[in-house]
Amino acid sequence: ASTRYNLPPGPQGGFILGMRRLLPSVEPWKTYARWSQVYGDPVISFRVYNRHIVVLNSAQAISDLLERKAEIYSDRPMSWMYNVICDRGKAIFNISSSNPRHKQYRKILQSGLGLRAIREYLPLIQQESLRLALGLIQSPEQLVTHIQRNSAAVIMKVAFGYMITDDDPFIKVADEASRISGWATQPGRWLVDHHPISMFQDILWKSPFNELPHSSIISFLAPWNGMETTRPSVEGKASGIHTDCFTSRLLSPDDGNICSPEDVDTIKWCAGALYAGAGDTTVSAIISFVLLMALHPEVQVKAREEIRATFGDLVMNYTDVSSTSSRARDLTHSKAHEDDVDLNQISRLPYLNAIMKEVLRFAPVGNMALPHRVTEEDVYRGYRIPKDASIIANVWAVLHDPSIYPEPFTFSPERFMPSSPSNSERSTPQPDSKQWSFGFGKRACPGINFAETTMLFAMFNILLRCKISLPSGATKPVEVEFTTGITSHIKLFPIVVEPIQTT
Ligand code: HEM
Repeated sequence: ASTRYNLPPGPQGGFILGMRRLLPSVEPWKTYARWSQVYGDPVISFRVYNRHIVVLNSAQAISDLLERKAEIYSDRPMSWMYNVICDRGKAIFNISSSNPRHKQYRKILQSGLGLRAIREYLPLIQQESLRLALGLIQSPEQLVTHIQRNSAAVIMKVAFGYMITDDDPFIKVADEASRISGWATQPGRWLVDHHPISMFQDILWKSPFNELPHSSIISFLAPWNGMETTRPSVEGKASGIHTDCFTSRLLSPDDGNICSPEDVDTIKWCAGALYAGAGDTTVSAIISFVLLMALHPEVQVKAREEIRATFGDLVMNYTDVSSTSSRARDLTHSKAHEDDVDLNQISRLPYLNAIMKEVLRFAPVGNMALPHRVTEEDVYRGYRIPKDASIIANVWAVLHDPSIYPEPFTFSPERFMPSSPSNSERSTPQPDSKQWSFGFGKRACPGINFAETTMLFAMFNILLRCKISLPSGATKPVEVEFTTGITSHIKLFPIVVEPIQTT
């Protein structure tokens, strides 16, 4: 009966290729938002080969479909190239929501990344964030490396009990995995995704293909191979080399149960997801944060005042990375000393939280989240949404919708504070941007609490120790530009980082 309805409006493209050659390669989210204006509807659609793509450009459409109808809108588009040829079909990001493993994965990650688990990681997260701030002071030109190191140090210790070294290959590998994933999953990139029979053509014709599956899988699961903690280890425990971490706890549960090969495989993909999920996302957000602070000294001053007003001189006790490193080394058992700062309090600072929400809004990490797939034909506002269509949530469009966020291109954490001057017309803060930043329905990001905590701690330590500014004598105003990819961040520009005198 739904064939009576038209598809949502949108550009037509060619007879065979559809929009394949007309898809934007730079900041596609902006083009999709523009098409939505041109075609006069927040929901638009187009075709790439034989696949329908539906883009949701409004908050209402996203919550009506991806949240309220999550039962049918939570699958992932099938990618032959990625899932079958690259053997990524079992990865948490790609697995079908109808596969029983999907539920298992999410259960494991929810307990491993839940608030209780995170409380145990706080000393490690604080330690590594302090190291990040000190690194920025020493060599601000290595901004990205310091931030990647911070993310890798925390997640590798949490997931595998592994302490990274300064030039550890794992620092870069997640970035590489994300770059390859972005490239491999671009809509219409591989003919084989749309016509499986053409698999052989792709194999023969696309030269980069030869490198793709190998490097992609290696980076994603790299940490698993060769780690002591990935041995199902009655063995490990007995030998004294056992390290308490996410992986070892699952592989050697306290009840003494032995994992089946199937369980081990499930745990392997979960550990890989921690590494891949955390790899480039928090990194992108913290890069954007540092660059935005260089442009907004007034925000830095206000945030520092909040920190000082809350903690006084107490926070200054954390001056020396080496003095606290032994505690951090044994992260899962360490507790902050009574005379230390209450680490839980860092996550509750209102202005610090407002800055984080504004960074995630102004410079979204995932401008289009990850694509979903609808598993049944549906009708929405008189439009036909065909079974198996790929559904893209245009998160960027929502986070820059002036009816939700007035003056959306202005960076202003105050919009998330109650009754501040810039918020005078609204008595309540603007809606929390996090509800859009971390995805939807049954695929919503399981790392949200972990991501928030790592971001807040990094921001806290950077604001406390570093004064970030533009080089003096810079003549041109900085034009804020963004990278394009599954994850995005503000493109680098020169900054100056000076230590803040603490005495
Ligand atoms: C600022 C940081 C982060 C942002 C903005 C972010 C955002 C997202 C988004 C938009 C999705 C797709 C949701 C959807 O399809 O609707 C996602 C999925 C996912 N994220 Fe995150 N994420 C972040 C950090 C993390 C961290 C730290 C981890 C793990 C430690 C993680 C693990 C995952 C996993 C495993 C998925 C796949 C879920 C599934 O397909 O079922 N993320 N994330």
